[in-house]
Amino acid sequence: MQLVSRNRCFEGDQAVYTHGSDVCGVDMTFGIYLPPQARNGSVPVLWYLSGLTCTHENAMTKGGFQEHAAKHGVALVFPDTSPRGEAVADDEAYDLGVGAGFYLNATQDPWKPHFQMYDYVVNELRALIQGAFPVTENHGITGHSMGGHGALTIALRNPTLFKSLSAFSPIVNPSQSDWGRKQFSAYLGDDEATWAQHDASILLGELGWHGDILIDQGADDQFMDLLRPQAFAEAATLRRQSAVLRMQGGYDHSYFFVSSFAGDHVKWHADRLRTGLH
Ligand SMILES: N[C@@H](CCC(=O)N[C@@H](CSC=O)C(=O)NCC(=O)O)C(=O)O
Repeated sequence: MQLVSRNRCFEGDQAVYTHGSDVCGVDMTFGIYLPPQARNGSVPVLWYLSGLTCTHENAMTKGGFQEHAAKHGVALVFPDTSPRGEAVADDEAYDLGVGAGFYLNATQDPWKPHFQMYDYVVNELRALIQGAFPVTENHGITGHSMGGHGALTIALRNPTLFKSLSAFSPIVNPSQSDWGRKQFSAYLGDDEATWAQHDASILLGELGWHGDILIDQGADDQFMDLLRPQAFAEAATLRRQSAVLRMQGGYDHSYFFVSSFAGDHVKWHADRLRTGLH
């Protein structure tokens, strides 16, 4: 693991590292924020998964999470959204290939050799973070848009690894959306039965979640039709799942929206990760 940069931020440290990923078969980059409390002991971790076109950097520089993480004594991890490099397959569209890994393990060529973002986040990077930094085993997860899809699907499938869950304007029903169908067909193939484990609304109906879930959604989101929050609301209702879906009037899909509610989400996770309540 190699340190790329480190900057003091709200009395903690925002660092960026690269490391060789066995799972993705290329070097991967991630950001990690350690709050000041981490100098005196281990702290809980909040994972933030980013959306289409993002790197590890977008949320790290525009999300405004660090001030809240410092206040609540929570570390932040910002993974990349896909493998990158000359060896990695890509598509000219912004929503397939590089920057659009969808947090799944591709089973189809040409994506399969490197697009293994589910295993990368759940297994490889989580183990690396756990072993290399002063963090407890209390991990929460959130994300934005494609990253919200990643946060929801990863947590629902791994309830013992992730103790708290939230999302910002997540893609919640990708198997019925143009932000999902094209990508699942490319990465997973045309057998739609294999898509269900990557659809948060289907997973919620099947598995439920052991705690409560916070979702913030901009009411003026230009991508609302692709996100399909109504599908998750319906699944939560049918499942009688404890969840808070807040339609935030006047907000769009941008990081102006994410940063406006970053503090609420960090507190949501800190309250659950510190007390063990969820
Ligand atoms: N280029 C596309 C949409 C790109 C976009 O809005 N990306 C979002 C995430 S969308 C879902 O995953 C984002 O976070 N962009 C990075 C940023 O810093 O804002 C288009 O313009 O239609």
